Amino acid sequence: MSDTIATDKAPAAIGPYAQARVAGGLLFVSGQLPIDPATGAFAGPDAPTQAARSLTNIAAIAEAAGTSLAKAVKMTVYVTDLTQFKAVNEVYAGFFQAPFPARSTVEVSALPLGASVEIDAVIAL
Ligand SMILES: C=C(N)C(=O)O
Repeated sequence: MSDTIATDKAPAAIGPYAQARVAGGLLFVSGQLPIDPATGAFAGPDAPTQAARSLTNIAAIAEAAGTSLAKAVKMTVYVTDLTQFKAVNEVYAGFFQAPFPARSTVEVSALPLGASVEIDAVIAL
Protein backbone atom coordinates (compact mmCIF):
# COMPACT_ATOMS: atom_id res chain seq x y z
CA MET A 1 0.00 0.00 0.00
CA SER A 2 1.19 3.50 -0.77
CA ASP A 3 1.93 5.57 2.30
CA THR A 4 -0.25 8.32 0.83
CA ILE A 5 -3.92 8.12 1.75
CA ALA A 6 -6.58 9.44 -0.59
CA THR A 7 -10.34 9.08 -0.33
CA ASP A 8 -13.27 10.78 -2.02
CA LYS A 9 -15.15 10.54 1.28
CA ALA A 10 -13.15 13.57 2.46
CA PRO A 11 -12.46 16.78 0.55
CA ALA A 12 -9.60 16.80 -1.92
CA ALA A 13 -6.56 18.83 -0.95
CA ILE A 14 -6.77 22.47 -1.96
CA GLY A 15 -3.01 22.76 -2.33
CA PRO A 16 0.17 20.71 -2.66
CA TYR A 17 -0.40 18.32 0.22
CA ALA A 18 -1.78 14.83 0.78
CA GLN A 19 -4.98 14.19 2.71
CA ALA A 20 -2.78 12.02 4.92
CA ARG A 21 0.49 10.13 5.03
CA VAL A 22 1.55 7.06 6.96
CA ALA A 23 4.94 6.97 8.67
CA GLY A 24 6.31 5.12 11.67
CA GLY A 25 3.06 3.33 12.40
CA LEU A 26 1.15 6.60 12.54
CA LEU A 27 -1.32 8.33 10.24
CA PHE A 28 -0.65 12.04 9.84
CA VAL A 29 -3.84 13.74 8.68
CA SER A 30 -3.57 17.15 7.06
CA GLY A 31 -5.64 19.97 8.43
CA GLN A 32 -9.22 19.26 7.46
CA LEU A 33 -11.37 22.17 6.46
CA PRO A 34 -15.12 21.82 7.09
CA ILE A 35 -15.87 21.01 3.46
CA ASP A 36 -18.56 18.46 2.68
CA PRO A 37 -16.99 16.29 -0.05
CA ALA A 38 -20.42 15.60 -1.52
CA THR A 39 -21.08 19.27 -2.25
CA GLY A 40 -17.69 20.94 -2.12
CA ALA A 41 -19.23 23.54 0.20
CA PHE A 42 -18.71 24.35 3.85
CA ALA A 43 -20.94 22.35 6.15
CA GLY A 44 -22.31 25.52 7.73
CA PRO A 45 -21.35 28.99 8.86
CA ASP A 46 -20.90 28.34 12.57
CA ALA A 47 -17.84 26.93 14.30
CA PRO A 48 -19.53 23.90 15.94
CA THR A 49 -21.02 22.72 12.65
CA GLN A 50 -17.71 23.25 10.94
CA ALA A 51 -15.86 21.34 13.66
CA ALA A 52 -18.21 18.39 13.23
CA ARG A 53 -17.54 18.35 9.48
CA SER A 54 -13.78 18.57 9.93
CA LEU A 55 -13.88 15.67 12.38
CA THR A 56 -16.11 13.66 10.04
CA ASN A 57 -13.57 14.23 7.29
CA ILE A 58 -10.76 13.05 9.55
CA ALA A 59 -12.79 9.96 10.45
CA ALA A 60 -13.25 9.17 6.74
CA ILE A 61 -9.54 9.52 6.08
CA ALA A 62 -8.76 7.34 9.10
CA GLU A 63 -11.14 4.68 7.80
CA ALA A 64 -9.49 4.80 4.38
CA ALA A 65 -6.20 4.10 6.13
CA GLY A 66 -7.66 1.19 8.08
CA THR A 67 -7.83 2.93 11.43
CA SER A 68 -10.30 5.16 13.27
CA LEU A 69 -10.70 8.23 15.43
CA ALA A 70 -10.66 5.90 18.44
CA LYS A 71 -6.94 5.49 17.83
CA ALA A 72 -6.20 9.22 17.61
CA VAL A 73 -3.25 10.22 19.76
CA LYS A 74 -2.94 13.95 18.99
CA MET A 75 -5.35 16.51 17.61
CA THR A 76 -4.86 20.16 16.82
CA VAL A 77 -7.89 22.41 16.56
CA TYR A 78 -7.54 25.78 14.86
CA VAL A 79 -10.33 28.30 15.33
CA THR A 80 -10.62 31.90 14.20
CA ASP A 81 -12.68 32.83 17.27
CA LEU A 82 -11.74 31.32 20.60
CA THR A 83 -15.02 32.49 22.12
CA GLN A 84 -16.37 29.41 20.30
CA PHE A 85 -14.20 27.14 22.47
CA LYS A 86 -17.04 25.78 24.62
CA ALA A 87 -19.37 25.16 21.67
CA VAL A 88 -16.64 23.46 19.66
CA ASN A 89 -15.67 21.37 22.70
CA GLU A 90 -19.22 20.09 23.02
CA VAL A 91 -19.25 18.90 19.41
CA TYR A 92 -15.73 17.53 19.70
CA ALA A 93 -16.68 15.47 22.75
CA GLY A 94 -19.21 13.59 20.66
CA PHE A 95 -16.48 12.15 18.46
CA PHE A 96 -14.26 10.69 21.19
CA GLN A 97 -14.34 8.51 24.25
CA ALA A 98 -11.78 8.26 27.04
CA PRO A 99 -8.89 7.86 26.87
CA PHE A 100 -9.02 11.05 24.82
CA PRO A 101 -6.24 11.98 22.44
CA ALA A 102 -3.88 14.75 23.41
CA ARG A 103 -5.03 18.05 21.93
CA SER A 104 -4.04 21.63 21.34
CA THR A 105 -6.57 24.33 20.50
CA VAL A 106 -5.36 27.63 19.14
CA GLU A 107 -6.94 30.76 17.76
CA VAL A 108 -5.55 31.88 14.43
CA SER A 109 -6.16 35.07 12.50
CA ALA A 110 -7.50 33.32 9.42
CA LEU A 111 -7.89 29.89 7.81
CA PRO A 112 -7.93 28.81 4.16
CA LEU A 113 -11.10 29.62 2.18
CA GLY A 114 -12.41 31.69 5.08
CA ALA A 115 -13.11 28.69 7.29
CA SER A 116 -13.78 29.16 11.00
CA VAL A 117 -12.31 25.78 11.97
CA GLU A 118 -9.58 23.46 10.75
CA ILE A 119 -8.48 20.29 12.55
CA ASP A 120 -5.52 17.99 11.98
CA ALA A 121 -4.71 14.66 13.58
CA VAL A 122 -2.13 12.04 14.32
CA ILE A 123 -3.72 8.60 14.55
CA ALA A 124 -2.17 5.23 15.37
CA LEU A 125 -2.66 2.51 12.77
C1 LIG B 1 -6.10 23.14 4.19
C2 LIG B 1 -4.86 22.77 4.45
N1 LIG B 1 -4.60 21.70 5.20
C3 LIG B 1 -3.72 23.48 3.95
O1 LIG B 1 -3.88 24.40 3.16
O2 LIG B 1 -2.60 23.17 4.35
